[in-house]
Amino acid sequence: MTLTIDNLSKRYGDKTALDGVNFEVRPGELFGFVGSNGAGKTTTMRIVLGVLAADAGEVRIDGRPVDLDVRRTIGYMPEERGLYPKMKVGKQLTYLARLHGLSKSEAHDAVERWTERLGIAERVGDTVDSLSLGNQQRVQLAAALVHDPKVLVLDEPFSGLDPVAVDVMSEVLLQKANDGVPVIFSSHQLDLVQRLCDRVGIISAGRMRAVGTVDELRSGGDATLVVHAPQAPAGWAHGLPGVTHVEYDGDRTVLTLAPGTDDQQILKAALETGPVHEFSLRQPSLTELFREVVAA
Ligand SMILES: Nc1ncnc2c1ncn2[C@@H]1O[C@H](COP(=O)(O)OP(=O)(O)OP(=O)(O)O)[C@@H](O)[C@H]1O
Repeated sequence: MTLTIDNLSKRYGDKTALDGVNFEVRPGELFGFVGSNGAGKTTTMRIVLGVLAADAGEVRIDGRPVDLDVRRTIGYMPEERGLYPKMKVGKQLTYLARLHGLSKSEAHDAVERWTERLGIAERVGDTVDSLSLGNQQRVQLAAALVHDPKVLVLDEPFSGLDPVAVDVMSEVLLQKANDGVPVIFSSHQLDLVQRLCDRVGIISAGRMRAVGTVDELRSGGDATLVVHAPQAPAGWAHGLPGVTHVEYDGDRTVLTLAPGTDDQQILKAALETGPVHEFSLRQPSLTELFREVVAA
């Protein structure tokens, strides 16, 4: 299935939360949705689920607008979580599975499978509010998964998890994506997003500023080049094509390169000054890119 977000706009009073947001999440793709606080991630996800109406634009799954029937095929982990605190874990998950149309025995099997997989099988008889926050989050993930969703939409599923829980969550999301499910999740943990996601979308002030694979985004940002050419005179790199900034770190020259700069031209210029002992190009990390994109 493909999830298409087509030109969504949303205002709250005179505040524009979304301003023509477009992107798609493809079958089998793990899509990281990143942006500063208040950028519009939760608003977008709520509109995908149909719990909030857009002022303009449309959400489609495999080309079909999201109506009640389609909505039942989505697994959703809301930011505000929304489990019943006093209900027992097993009962709650079974109830949610039944609500999505599973038979009694299917619901039972699904709850058993997912609580086992997520490491909360021993807690099915406990009430949700007696669990640690991390375990409540695992239950929340189980709630998004018990009905075998065809699309997964998760609002900050990693926030507050310990490293082991992060690994469990990561594995489950990767597994769902491998099964062909489009998975979108929001996160402020950009190292995690960079490591896990096939593609990333960066939203800022209600507009998508960049969408692509991490490599595509990184090659579209400024790169840093460190050159150790000890005999090079000061200023040797000034004015070379694509060099936007030059700094010195002892003997080394640290250059900022515009996207698409031919580094071999720079190597040639460096060699003309004498020996070159180090020449290392570093693409920006997702965190650096994020700062660049959001500041622009
Ligand atoms: N119910 C509401 N009434 C008024 N304004 C709202 C409402 N919900 C969200 N907003 C505003 O809409 C904008 C987008 O908010 P949204 O919650 O979608 O951001 P977000 O990217 O999910 O942020 P965060 O990372 O902090 O969760 C923000 O400026 C927010 O203050």
